[in-house]
Amino acid sequence: MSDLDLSQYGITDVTEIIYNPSYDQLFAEETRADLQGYEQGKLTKLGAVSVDTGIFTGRSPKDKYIVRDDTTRDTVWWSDQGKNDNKAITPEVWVDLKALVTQQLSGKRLFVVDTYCGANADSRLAVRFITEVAWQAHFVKNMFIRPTDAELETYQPDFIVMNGAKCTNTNWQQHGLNSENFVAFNLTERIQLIGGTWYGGEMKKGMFSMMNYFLPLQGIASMHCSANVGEAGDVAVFFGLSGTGKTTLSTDPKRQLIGDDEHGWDDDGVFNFEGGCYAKTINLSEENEPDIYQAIRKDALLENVTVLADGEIDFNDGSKTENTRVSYPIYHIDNIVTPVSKAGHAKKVIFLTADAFGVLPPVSKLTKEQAKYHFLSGFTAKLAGTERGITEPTPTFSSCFGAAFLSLHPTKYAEVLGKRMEASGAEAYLVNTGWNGTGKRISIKATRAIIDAILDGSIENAEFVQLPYFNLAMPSALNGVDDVSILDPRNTYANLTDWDVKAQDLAKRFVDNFVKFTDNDEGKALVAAGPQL
Ligand SMILES: Nc1ncnc2c1ncn2[C@@H]1O[C@H](COP(=O)(O)OP(=O)(O)OP(=O)(O)O)[C@@H](O)[C@H]1O
Ligand SMILES: O=C([O-])CC(=O)C(=O)O
Ligand SMILES: [Mn+2]
Repeated sequence: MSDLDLSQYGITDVTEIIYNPSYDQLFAEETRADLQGYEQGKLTKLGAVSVDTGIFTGRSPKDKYIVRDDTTRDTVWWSDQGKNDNKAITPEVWVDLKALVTQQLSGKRLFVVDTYCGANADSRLAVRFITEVAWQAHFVKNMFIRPTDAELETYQPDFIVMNGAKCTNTNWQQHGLNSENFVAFNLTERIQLIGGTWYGGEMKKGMFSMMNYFLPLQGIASMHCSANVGEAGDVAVFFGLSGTGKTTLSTDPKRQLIGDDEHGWDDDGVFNFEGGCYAKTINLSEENEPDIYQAIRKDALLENVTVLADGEIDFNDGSKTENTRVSYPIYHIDNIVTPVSKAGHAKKVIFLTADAFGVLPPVSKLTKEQAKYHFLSGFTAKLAGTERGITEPTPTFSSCFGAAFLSLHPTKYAEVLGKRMEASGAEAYLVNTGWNGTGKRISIKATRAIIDAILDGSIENAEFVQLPYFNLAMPSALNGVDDVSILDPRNTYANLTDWDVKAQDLAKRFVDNFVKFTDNDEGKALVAAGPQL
């Protein structure tokens, strides 16, 4: 593909194109001795290269924009129609941003990486990434689906991502934008532009937002969830906002991994959008997370971890960010679905919430109506690091457990998911991986035992008690949960009144938040499934 012509995108005078570099080429490029600053990668003792992502060590949702035009005007859930990050820009501002990025990339030596987003040929996006930074090319090669040689022969991109991380928009105030940094989408041209931020997650979550636009309009659920499948073909999906445990809990040696973060659900079943995983590494240990630890080897790419002079990694050091990460191709995990990351219809739907208030039980079984209510509410906490400016657990209602990535109104996702769950007879559970009355986070060991009990069905044999205000059905005992008293959060408080005060406060927050969904009959009907004061 050396004859690839980037002038069709406005990028001219390119000195060289490194097209679909191999891992060995990427290694050589990102560790070149003449690279400066954030471009320079370091080889670590584990064999993976480590980079610093720059000023941005997480996504920057306030710098996200979508062109409002005939394509998007009546489909996108705009920020002036509810609290969300889909800020509109005009086609005129887009032209200026595109000129900045194409100018930045013109006259350069560029990496072009052709990928797919989505494992199913009939709904995938062929996404072409253009960047001048070698490790950014490495990141997208890890995270997206790598086409086969045969696929590359007929490859035609559906979407272009032009990463101009090194340029900023000095005219941002005249443009009425948030800052000199920008992450902008044009659904008519099918292009994403990036300026100012080097963070790779903008490309990953950018294309997720695009899948979230295109798929529900075709009746396919598009979900911020991880997914795995048991020996009997039983598929489970784990929804959750960043840091709530999607990657940790879906990486389960007893089950084949489908994917750790973004999935679709169509007439055939659940399928991955990605070709890799993006795991948090803060406080990572070989003992607690053996599968993720061993995935950190040659071809994996570490971000913002502390590397000592001898190449040793200090995973406990969060001084650059709490959001230290590693990306790796999915085949770095042993037990995965192959050759295509897809399986059948989900029978278990798990909503992971990290409750920073310590009010919700570690697990409860949801009724159909409660599942809809909690999916729309998306109560959880934003954990430190993944978004700019978030430094401690901050309670939030993030619709569909991924509001930052929703391009359409939340009810659209609820409607499609509801239909898929109905058709497969899926059961739903709310799992709190956050805090309880002890002031500590519920242990991973307890959460893993809870997940096991959900997935092997043994939870169904438990006796259930109802939690006041929330009317959540909590099991009184589960196999593998040594201290069953934690299953009722009230037991973790020295003083029951303390739970009660917090519970009433949280119940009220749910009620207040849900008002925005009650402008139609369906929404009104769901209120009864939510917390009651
Ligand atoms: N009870 C628990 N269950 C799950 N994870 C826990 C628990 N307690 C602490 N943790 C920690 O919380 C973090 C969960 O992060 P994980 O990467 O699994 O989240 P994620 O949902 O995949 O986030 P992202 O969308 O950002 O990738 C890990 O660092 C894990 O060690
Ligand atoms: O993409 C990821 O895995 C991290 C994430 O959820 C986010 O950026 O919020
Ligand atoms: Mn994850």
